[in-house]
Amino acid sequence: MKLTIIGTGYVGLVTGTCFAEMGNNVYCVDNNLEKIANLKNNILPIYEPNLASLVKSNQEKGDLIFTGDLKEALDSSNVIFIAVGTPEKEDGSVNLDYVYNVALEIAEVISHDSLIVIKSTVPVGTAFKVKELIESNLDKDIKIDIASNPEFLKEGVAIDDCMHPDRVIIGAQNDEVFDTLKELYSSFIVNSDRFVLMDVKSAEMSKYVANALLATKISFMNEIANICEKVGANVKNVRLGIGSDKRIGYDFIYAGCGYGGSCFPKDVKGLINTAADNGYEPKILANVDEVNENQKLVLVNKIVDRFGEDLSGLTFAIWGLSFKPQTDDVRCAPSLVIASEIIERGGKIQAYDPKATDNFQQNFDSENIVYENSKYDVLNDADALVLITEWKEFRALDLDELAKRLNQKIIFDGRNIYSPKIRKAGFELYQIGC
Ligand SMILES: NC(=O)C1=CN([C@@H]2O[C@H](COP(=O)(O)OP(=O)(O)OC[C@H]3O[C@@H](n4cnc5c(N)ncnc54)[C@H](O)[C@@H]3O)[C@@H](O)[C@H]2O)C=CC1
Ligand SMILES: O=C(O)[C@H]1O[C@H](OP(=O)(O)OP(=O)(O)OC[C@H]2O[C@@H](n3ccc(=O)[nH]c3=O)[C@H](O)[C@@H]2O)[C@H](O)[C@@H](O)[C@@H]1O
Repeated sequence: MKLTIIGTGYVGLVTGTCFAEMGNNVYCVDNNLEKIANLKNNILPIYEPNLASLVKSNQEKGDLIFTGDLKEALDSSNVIFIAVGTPEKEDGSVNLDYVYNVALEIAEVISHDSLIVIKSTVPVGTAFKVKELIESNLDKDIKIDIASNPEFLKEGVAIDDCMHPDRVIIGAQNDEVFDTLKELYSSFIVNSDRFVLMDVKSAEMSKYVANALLATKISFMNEIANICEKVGANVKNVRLGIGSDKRIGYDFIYAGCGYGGSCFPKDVKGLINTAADNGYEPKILANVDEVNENQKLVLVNKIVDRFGEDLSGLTFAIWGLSFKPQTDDVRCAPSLVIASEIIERGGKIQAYDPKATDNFQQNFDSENIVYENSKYDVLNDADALVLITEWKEFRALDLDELAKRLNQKIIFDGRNIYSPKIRKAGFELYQIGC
């Protein structure tokens, strides 16, 4: 098939590349021309495992074309995906400016009947507004079909999620559209049960509900972790105890120092906002967000309990700045809150992340933080190690190296990855809910 993906960020670049890998001819369009120029030279704007080699090979075979020229792309495509950002506004509502601007740009240059597919996460009703906006700005007689096809990939494992989706949700208004999108996705999906076909509004809603439910599971478990601490139970054991019930499952009930990322925080607030706009005040969702904001402070509270409110004269080694392992994304990362709280109390920070240091530096302005290129260098003369993101390279601890480099044998483990046995080697270990 001949496709255009508008927006070459985490979602657009990954899905466009995966479609090209399956033999489709894909134009990836972005209005950030520097990004496009770099991509043409196989320089990627993001770190995502295995993506670089796929981009290179698909450009070489001519199936993946990066361009800033929307007309060139649309002239050669029948199916157009919109995958631009839908960030949070200050009041928590969803900023749809990028989506609506794309709709106007499409209306200006489109030259033949096309299917427009909304892949960005958008509030219920947005797809129909996009269709209206395009149609009302067209000066030619062109048929526009609209579909909602939300994306469920996770950063860090995005290629795998895209190539082997649990399900593909398609919201559309006629069989022709369902058939076109089913044909497109059939190269990823061997089992037809994985297609979930529905009306457009329900598809848009499903995306928010999936993210809100996953966020709810995490906040629920973080709340339980905080209760576990009060009563002397261990949340890791509790997870095993409840996860074995198939109705509950083991996934997304890991307690920690809060969820981050570009989607859970904004999508929970986006859904709250949509509900409010329609005269409903959600109670559970509001607390999911509040629990998460407080959870980002749990490690800081433990640091203060151990060292006192005034952290001046102390240095903290941070391992992990990205919002989760295997990505360079720091959007809404707990590390941003934890680092700023430590510095506000007079502490200094030495930080290391395998991939996210540059992005973190661009989002965090302080003279009291230095960045190192190795997980061991940050430990030198630090008073404690603070583990925020559980990259694999942090899992196996070299206790001798830690003891040699740290001033004090103290570890704050924000993801509960270390064994309490390290206490036998004289380390103080603080975890979440254990
Ligand atoms: N990041 C993720 O893991 C996931 C994101 N989503 C959703 O997908 C959407 C996109 O998210 P990301 O890829 O993370 O965003 P992003 O911010 O990484 O990328 C968006 C891209 O769109 C481009 N853009 C903006 N306006 C444009 C225009 N008029 N013409 C051409 N390009 C334009 C930007 O330059 C940028 O490269 C959002 O709605 C998000 O909620 C859904 C599932 C996963
Ligand atoms: O809409 C989106 O953008 C995407 O949002 C999430 O994906 P992502 O944000 O990439 O990463 P997750 O693996 O879901 O992790 C999100 C956050 O939750 C935290 N988390 C996750 C699981 C858990 O048990 N506990 C926990 O604290 C992670 O550390 C991370 O900060 C969803 O998992 C994807 O399905 C969805 O497509």
